[in-house]
Amino acid sequence: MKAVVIGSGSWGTGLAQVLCDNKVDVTIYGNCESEINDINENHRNSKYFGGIQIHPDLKATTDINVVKGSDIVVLSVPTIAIESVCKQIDEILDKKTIIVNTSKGFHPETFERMSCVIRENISEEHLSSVVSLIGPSHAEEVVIRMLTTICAVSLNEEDAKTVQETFSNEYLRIYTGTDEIGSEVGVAVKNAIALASGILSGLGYGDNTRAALMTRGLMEMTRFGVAMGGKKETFMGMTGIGDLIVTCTSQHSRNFQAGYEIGKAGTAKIFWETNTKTVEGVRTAKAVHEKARELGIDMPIVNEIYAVLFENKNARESAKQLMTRDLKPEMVF
Ligand SMILES: NC(=O)c1ccc[n+]([C@@H]2O[C@H](COP(=O)([O-])OP(=O)(O)OC[C@H]3O[C@@H](n4cnc5c(N)ncnc54)[C@H](O)[C@@H]3O)[C@@H](O)[C@H]2O)c1
Ligand SMILES: O=P(O)(O)OC[C@H](O)CO
Repeated sequence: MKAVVIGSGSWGTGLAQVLCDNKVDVTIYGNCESEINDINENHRNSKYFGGIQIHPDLKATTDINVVKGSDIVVLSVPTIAIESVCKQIDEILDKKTIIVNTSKGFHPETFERMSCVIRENISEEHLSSVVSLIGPSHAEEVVIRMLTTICAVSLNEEDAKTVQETFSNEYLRIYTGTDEIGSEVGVAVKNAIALASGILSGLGYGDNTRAALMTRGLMEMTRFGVAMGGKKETFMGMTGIGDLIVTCTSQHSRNFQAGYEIGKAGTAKIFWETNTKTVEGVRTAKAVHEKARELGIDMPIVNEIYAVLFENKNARESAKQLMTRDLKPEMVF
């Protein structure tokens, strides 16, 4: 089994180390020379993990030709880079390969899910199938081998099983699933809700507020995902409530952290001026806000996040708006 992980950031490094622990022949490809050198020479990826030592056998390269002959290629780059990375590797792949998607979000212009973007940009003769390996998993914890569970979701159950077997070990338990739509929508939309969780904490609100946000946020996620064609029960699992919990409550979450800074500042102005991190919920909030409007789906939380991020609305005003909007005899979902 030969595997290549594309992306030398936090999640790429975390997953590559899992494969290394599992004695899979794995190499990280990255376009950032300092990260590649740090991995090869110091057995660290200090930009993301500080002084933590990673597996000494983990190797990395800036040569994209490494994907040649791979059985599995794992994509661990931000959603905005998925399309171009697929085009790049499709020219080099030389056999049917399982492409493992780990990115959480939608195509910025077409609103397509990541598995669709991958299928459109990897030719049939190079693609066995797309398997999304997604769920509640902060790289900062996986890299120090904390117990974690995620899901291998695919329309191709055999490939999902291969991914399950390849990545599973004593600290990483992998379930399989077939609801591609529900799973991919869940892990994307939870990032927008996590931004709101951070905003509310930054504003000084407490546990009651977070419980309210997560409960109502889960309903919005579910309502939206079901309208997109996903199954309601998927939102009760790892790629729904599971990922929502970990992202809304963890200091590791970049979406939560970004929201927290916005809440503290009162508006998103400083965030826009200073952010350099991968905060997927920002683009997702915009995409979901627009899609929900087009489809006539009620998404009050996402709409307020959109207003704070893109219309410079005051965050406290947004929270007030959510608390005082008309009460309707609402459906649960
Ligand atoms: N970090 C986590 O804990 C975690 C967990 C689950 C899922 N994810 C998802 O994984 C995806 C990647 O996130 P991350 O946390 O690793 O981001 P990151 O910011 O830590 O790292 C991104 C990496 O991708 C590289 N990159 C960007 N464009 C590239 C390109 N065209 N070719 C090659 N490399 C490129 C960057 O140089 C960087 O090394 C996101 O969609 C995120 O939601 C992250
Ligand atoms: O750091 P975040 O907010 O991108 O969250 C990382 C993962 O998606 C958590 O499952």
